[in-house]
Formats: sequence, C-alpha cells, structure tokens
Amino acid sequence: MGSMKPHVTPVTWTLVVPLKPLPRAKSRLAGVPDGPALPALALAFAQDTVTAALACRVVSGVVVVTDDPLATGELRALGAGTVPDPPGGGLNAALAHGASAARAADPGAAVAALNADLPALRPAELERALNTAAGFPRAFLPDAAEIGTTLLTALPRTPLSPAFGGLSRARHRASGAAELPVTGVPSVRQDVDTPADLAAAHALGVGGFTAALLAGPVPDPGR
Ligand SMILES: Nc1nc2c(ncn2[C@@H]2O[C@H](COP(=O)(O)OP(=O)(O)OP(=O)(O)O)[C@@H](O)[C@H]2O)c(=O)[nH]1
Ligand SMILES: C=C(OP(=O)(O)O)C(=O)O
Repeated sequence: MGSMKPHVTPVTWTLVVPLKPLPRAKSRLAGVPDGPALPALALAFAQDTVTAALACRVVSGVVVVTDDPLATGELRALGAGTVPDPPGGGLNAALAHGASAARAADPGAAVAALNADLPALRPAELERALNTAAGFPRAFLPDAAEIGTTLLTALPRTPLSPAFGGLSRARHRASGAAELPVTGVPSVRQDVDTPADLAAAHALGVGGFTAALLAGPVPDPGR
C-alpha cells in the first residue's frame, strides 16, 4: 500500500556568493576602534559564510563571484568554485553572471544568491530557509534590519533576476518574489554592515575564521 505522504521532490541548490575586492569591502565597519583590518574581516566573513554554506545538506555547490585574488585562493581552498566579475557590472551583474555560470555547468540547477557577510551562518538554518524556498519559483529572505536581502532563490529554469543593494527587500517583493514564510533563521538574516551588526552576529555566535580575528572583547558599538 502506498504512503499517504505527498510526493515532495527534493531540491538541492547552487549558491552564488558575491564578494567585492577586499580592499574596498566593508567600508561601513570603519568606525570600529582597534578592530581588525577591514580586508581581513571581510575575508573571514566570507570564509565563515562559505564554510557554513558548503556544510548545508541541501547545497550542492558554492560559486563565489569575485575579482579578489586572495579571496579567490582562500575560498577555493574551502571547496568553493570561483568566477571573476563581468567587467564594470557591479553587484547584480556579478550575481547574474554567477547564476549563468552555475547553469552552464548544470542546466537544471536551482540557484540562490547569498551575501558573503553572514559570519554567524548556521547550516541547519540555511537548510530550513532553502527547503521553504523550494515551494516558490522565486523567493527571498529580508536581512535582520528588515530593509535589505540576504538570500534570493530561483527554482530550475526560473531567472534569478537579482535586485540587491540598499532597499532591496521592497524591490524583491515588487519583482514578484515571495518573501519566505520562515521564522527562527536569524543566522541567515544577520548580515554585517555596521559595528552594531557585528555585535549582533557575535551574540549569535560567529564561525571560526571571524572568531579568531575577534579574539578578545567585541568592540562596543556605543563607545
Ligand atoms: N562580486 C561582487 N560583489 C559585490 C559587489 N558589490 C558588492 N558586492 C558584495 O555584495 C554583498 C553586499 O555588498 P555591499 O553591502 O554593497 O558592500 P559591503 O562590502 O558588504 O559593505 P560596504 O562597503 O560597507 O557597503 C557583499 O557580499 C559584497 O562583498 C560587486 O561589484 N561585485
Ligand atoms: C546589498 C545588500 O546588502 P547590504 O545590506 O550588505 O548593503 C542588500 O541588502 O540588498
């Protein structure tokens, strides 16, 4: 006798992670007194993001889009693939290029853009967000500040159509993407742009690369 459970096709995802050249990254963290150098911090965030993403059971691969030579080597060493930015394109062109590269390698790939600044990312929380996203052609997760986006997903044969930057939550919603009805995934939403974000990520628990850089007291954003 057959099971009464509905048949659910498992979806595995190729994640596309954009990363600016490290010397230009994380400019809004510049106010942290006595903090680690910003390029080192940006690399550690990306290393922790990629490590957690590759440990997620529903992630089949990670493609980092970056022009940074140091980050390219370090993230490939973790098991990510890398592609350079298309010339002169900016963030959304980089993401579209990464999604194209993923689908050139696997035409049936489900793809998702994930920010590189999620140092507290937990594989189990990412899995819950992605499993929820499997129910929508295109979907997104707003960032902790509720105005931006940390994750944008597209099922096979659906264009990713990224519209990141600034007030991207409203832009992604207006584009027809579903806002993911998932709660309890703070680590997927906690991007780090400001000293206050860094303290919030630290409270959630950051990965090993970022923790090593932050060894010692966390800078107090109110100081
Ligand atoms: N490949 C690529 N990634 C980008 C580009 N612009 C931004 N990113 C990445 O996109 C994500 C969000 O970027 P932003 O918030 O604009 O930049 P940021 O370096 O995180 O922070 P700020 O310098 O403080 O604005 C981060 O993972 C960035 O590294 C780009 O032109 N190319
Ligand atoms: C680019 C974005 O992120 P950030 O908050 O890092 O600017 C965004 O949220 O669309």
